[in-house]
Amino acid sequence: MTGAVAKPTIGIIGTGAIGGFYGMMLAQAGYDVHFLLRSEFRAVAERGLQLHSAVHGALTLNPVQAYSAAEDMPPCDWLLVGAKTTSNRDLAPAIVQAAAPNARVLLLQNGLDVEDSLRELLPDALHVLGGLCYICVHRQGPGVITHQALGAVHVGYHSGPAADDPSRAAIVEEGAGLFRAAGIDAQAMANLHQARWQKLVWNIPYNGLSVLLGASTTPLMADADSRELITSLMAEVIQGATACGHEVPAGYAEQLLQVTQRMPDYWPSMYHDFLHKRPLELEAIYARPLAAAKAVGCELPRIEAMYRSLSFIDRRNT
Ligand SMILES: NC(=O)C1=CN([C@@H]2O[C@H](COP(=O)(O)OP(=O)(O)OC[C@H]3O[C@@H](n4cnc5c(N)ncnc54)[C@H](OP(=O)(O)O)[C@@H]3O)[C@@H](O)[C@H]2O)C=CC1
Ligand SMILES: CC(C)(CO)C(=O)C(=O)O
Repeated sequence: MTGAVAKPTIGIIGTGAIGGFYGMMLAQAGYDVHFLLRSEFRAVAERGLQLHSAVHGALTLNPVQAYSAAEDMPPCDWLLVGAKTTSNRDLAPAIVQAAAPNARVLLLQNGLDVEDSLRELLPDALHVLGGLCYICVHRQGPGVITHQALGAVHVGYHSGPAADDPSRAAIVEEGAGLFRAAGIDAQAMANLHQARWQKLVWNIPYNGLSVLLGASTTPLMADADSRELITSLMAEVIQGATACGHEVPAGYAEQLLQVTQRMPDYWPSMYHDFLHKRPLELEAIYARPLAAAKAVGCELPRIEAMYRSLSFIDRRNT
């Protein structure tokens, strides 16, 4: 007996930019990682996954433990959901199928309350967690992922059998620990709601403006009018978060502007969805924060106008 603890088996549900990037990093760190794919299954089964990373260099994973059906996957201790929030309800059967008893299901997604619609379709024994990914990554082609910058993951507990704070905290730490073991900066978040609101301070302005103005971060930051829009939208998100009882650290918006200014030119994931005529994550990123703020008497008129404009575009695009 060596006393060594076996590494958990990890399943990636939705191997796109996020699922592919974090799955590859975990596989490279020695984890047993199984990837569920849909349209790119054949390409990845034949040619593997490739990562072109400005941070980690070029990586190839070949062969890949790739699956086109969850029934073929082994029971996984951790399931990382990397699909868009628009497919969460549809993914429940695959998650149930691939989950080991007491598995931890971590949604690596943007937006507010994205766990709720999935949670009600999952067995009580499964732990559901949320993860906020601070990263610039996109799919360049089937099984080919480009990573431009950053990479940190903030993990928080949503719901499940861990009834008290110490056991929840231990599971969140376990999740953050997976990423750290793979060389990725990860933080445990005491309050998932607060963490989700905080991430929206970036996503609400930039995701939507990239579609509405057809512009990536560098021109959005360079132009006085779009920059004014960004800062006023950020202020509204913070107003909504505060009204809902979530404190955003002082100076946070300014810090995000500086980070964005230093980032390479970046098209947010919503723009890629628009370009490929996929549904936009409007419910998660706009409708739910607006509804939550409205429920406590807080109107967010700029975000509301943005949401209605994006809804119009989305209906005509898909
Ligand atoms: N990209 C980024 O830099 C960041 C993204 N995020 C968030 O991360 C989440 C994921 O985004 P991203 O990785 O960019 O999205 P992608 O579109 O790159 O990836 C989504 C993947 O999920 C797959 N998928 C969807 N439904 C199923 C299904 N039923 N079965 C199997 N696979 C499925 C898609 O397959 P198919 O090709 O068949 O559609 C695709 O491979 C989003 O919530 C986004 O907002 C957060 C921070 C940064
Ligand atoms: C660009 C970045 C890093 C902003 O936090 C991001 O995580 C996103 O696109 O959602």
